[in-house]
Amino acid sequence: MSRLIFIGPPGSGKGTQAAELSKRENIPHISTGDILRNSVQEQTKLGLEAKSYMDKGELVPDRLVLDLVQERLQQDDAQKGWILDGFPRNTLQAEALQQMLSSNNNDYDCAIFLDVPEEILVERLLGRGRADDTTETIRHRLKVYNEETQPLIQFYRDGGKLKEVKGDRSVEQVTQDLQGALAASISS
Ligand SMILES: Nc1ncnc2c1ncn2[C@@H]1O[C@H](COP(=O)(O)OP(=O)(O)OP(=O)(O)O)[C@@H](O)[C@H]1O
Ligand SMILES: Nc1ncnc2c1ncn2[C@@H]1O[C@H](COP(=O)(O)O)[C@@H](O)[C@H]1O
Repeated sequence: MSRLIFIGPPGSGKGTQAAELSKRENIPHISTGDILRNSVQEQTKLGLEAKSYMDKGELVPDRLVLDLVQERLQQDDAQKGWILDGFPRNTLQAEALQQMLSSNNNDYDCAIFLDVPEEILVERLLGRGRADDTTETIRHRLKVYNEETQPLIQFYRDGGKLKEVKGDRSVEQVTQDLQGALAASISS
């Protein structure tokens, strides 16, 4: 399992689990949110364009995100595998990823959906306290997730490589369930 896609609402634990798996599997954890936040901090052209969308909890325009992902997947450390966290975020991005991969004769191995009830997400995000973790922005990010990203669960289910993991347990329990789900998909 070396090309993995994490899907889940804000606060479902994608970043937490992807970081752990990245260490264990020695493959890069590619978080579009982290890359965009670094760009904002460094005031690059990308960061300056992305900031107003991120502050409001809107999706950054697809063309910006697709360029950054394409570039990132071409880097040396991503040739043996990767874990995508926060991308794709809508159907256009999911289809563009398929094209990027197939043009290199590649494919993803598994998409993982971390399922967590909304009231737990809000509590976790308010506790995390990132700049976009305010009550109003969280509500908006959840709305954007439900409208734009949630349909990808069916997209990946149709692809036959979706694993659903309950994310409303301890970090350690989720890690263990995830390991089990990935091991089962290798042996099946
Ligand atoms: N299983 C868990 N139980 C309790 N808290 C958790 C769990 N997993 C993650 N958290 C905490 O919840 C918060 C959100 O987790 P994380 O940043 O991994 O989510 P995310 O899905 O990457 O969110 P986003 O999409 O907003 O970046 C963090 O403060 C993290 O420490
Ligand atoms: N794939 C993405 N498409 C559009 N916008 C994105 C994408 N990934 C991240 N963003 C923007 O960054 C913030 C934070 O993302 P997290 O994944 O929650 O760290 C998000 O609200 C978008 O504005």
